[in-house]
Amino acid sequence: MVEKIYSYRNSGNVFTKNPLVPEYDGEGNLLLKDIHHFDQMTAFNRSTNQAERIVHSKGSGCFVKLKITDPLSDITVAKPFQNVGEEYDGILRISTVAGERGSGDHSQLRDPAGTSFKFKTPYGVMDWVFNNTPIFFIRTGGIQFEHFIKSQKRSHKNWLGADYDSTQFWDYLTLNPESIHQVTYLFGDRGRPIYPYVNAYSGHTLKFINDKNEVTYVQIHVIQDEGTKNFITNDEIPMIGPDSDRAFLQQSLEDGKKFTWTCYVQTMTPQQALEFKYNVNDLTKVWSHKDFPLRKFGTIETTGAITNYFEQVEQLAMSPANLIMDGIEPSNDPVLVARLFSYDDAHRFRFNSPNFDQLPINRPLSTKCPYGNTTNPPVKVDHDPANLTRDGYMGLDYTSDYSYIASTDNSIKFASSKTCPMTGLTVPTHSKHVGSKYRPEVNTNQQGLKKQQVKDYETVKKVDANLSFMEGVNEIDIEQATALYEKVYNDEQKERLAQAVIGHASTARNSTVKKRVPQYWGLVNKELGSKIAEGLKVEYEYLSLKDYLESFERLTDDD
Ligand code: HEM
Repeated sequence: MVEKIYSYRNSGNVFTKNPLVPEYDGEGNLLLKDIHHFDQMTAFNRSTNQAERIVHSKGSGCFVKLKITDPLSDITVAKPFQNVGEEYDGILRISTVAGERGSGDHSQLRDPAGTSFKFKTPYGVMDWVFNNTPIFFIRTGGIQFEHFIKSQKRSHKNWLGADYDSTQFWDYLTLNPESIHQVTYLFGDRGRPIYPYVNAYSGHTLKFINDKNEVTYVQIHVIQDEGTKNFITNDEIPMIGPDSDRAFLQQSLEDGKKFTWTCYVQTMTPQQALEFKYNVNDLTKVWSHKDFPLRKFGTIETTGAITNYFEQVEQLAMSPANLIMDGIEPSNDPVLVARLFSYDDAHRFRFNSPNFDQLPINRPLSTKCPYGNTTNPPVKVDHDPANLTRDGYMGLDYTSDYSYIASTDNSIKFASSKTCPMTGLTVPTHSKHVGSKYRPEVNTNQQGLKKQQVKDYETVKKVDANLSFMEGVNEIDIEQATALYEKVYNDEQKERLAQAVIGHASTARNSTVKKRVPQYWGLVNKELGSKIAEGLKVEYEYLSLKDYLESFERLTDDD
């Protein structure tokens, strides 16, 4: 009979050996057979955990629940949105974008807040990988993303961040003026939010499809019920160090506080999208709430603090592709399309395995238990997910018996329905992948087949095909930034924005870049440009957008 268990290995076998005393021979030589000693040292060497996310590395999390209050069944057949009262457990991860895993939270920085949700529904895993701003800096896709992100991170020249050297931060933004709407948002008070007083926006447009094959263009908004709070105007929350936001979130939840959000969609018909002043595929624009009112569909509330950071937050693998399902298609926004590929690719690298989605925090409800139940009380899942990839490092759950599907009807189907011996619940299996049927005639226009079934296809096609914003910048790209500055910000907020820009850009080490900063802000508002020039002690000449774009000089060597 074992009196005290000192140590154990992952095998779960019992050892009574003192874990702090290594095994040694009679002459004091440590022994190769001391498996605990090896375990300890090898685990330590690998305990830097997995690689950091290349962006959004610093994140904090908590558990949440999404409740559908007002179904969207008239605009989509997507299963998670059909039934009033359905609830999905999930996790929220709030992150900074540019900093490393050990860098400061938002109270220390000017950076958007990544606000991503992973919901486990009976119909599969649904991720909302959103930001706290409804717009973004870029709009032509993954091809712009690395340039932009690298300009916001440490300088490759001296490895200093923008606090000490903001040259590349401002060089990139001022040379890409389509960023200006997002930057006007970022240097407003909301640019330094406090967790979890943040909103979350899809930013991108999605295409919802209903049972009549009608398309609705949709953006999702998740609005904090207590309003957003920020470090600038809220001194009741102590923000004192790099982990202040994370500490505040964790402590509040451990103290029993609940945070809540309301979820809405903004919608457009294809005809409205076609006639829209801006382009629904352009991520730098918002849709007016007056013309496209918010329609409520759900609520989110926090359900608890995290209890294991690595397992629950670090190992999360969010993917915009997990929002795409029957009834929800991506729009042709090039940034969204690039993201559909990028995240899973990043995960395969970050986890050094294609099987990251089998980790407990990432996998669908029904694969944790072969009988389809993960929670207590058990959740009834809609179907047994069939994973069609095989093997690889960390592979655990392959829920079908066969690794192939046939291009014609399969004689061998996926595993038949199983009944859980503990609960008696039956999990229907995936039966969709049954291959294709005999095609009586060759249709050379295969590509368009599915789309042509869509109602109002000609209009949808015109909306989807319009990516005219990809080249060049126009006055239309500045006016929402001007409206935000002039009509939304009050005088105090305007003054704070100017001072925030002056403080930030004062570390730019290149005179050409520094001089360009007020000209960039002059595009938003002439007087704002002049004030920023005064603060930066540089000459200022107001330039129209056309003159601004034609004025660029190459960098001088004085940096
Ligand atoms: C072409 C543009 C973009 C690319 C290529 C891109 C790529 C990435 C990558 C590679 C990651 C790290 C994934 C990981 O290792 O887990 C990431 C994280 C993230 N991105 Fe993006 N991103 C883009 C634009 C955006 C936009 C527009 C938003 C918001 C609307 C956004 C929100 C987020 C969030 C919230 C995370 C953190 C997810 C988490 O909590 O784990 N990204 N992005």
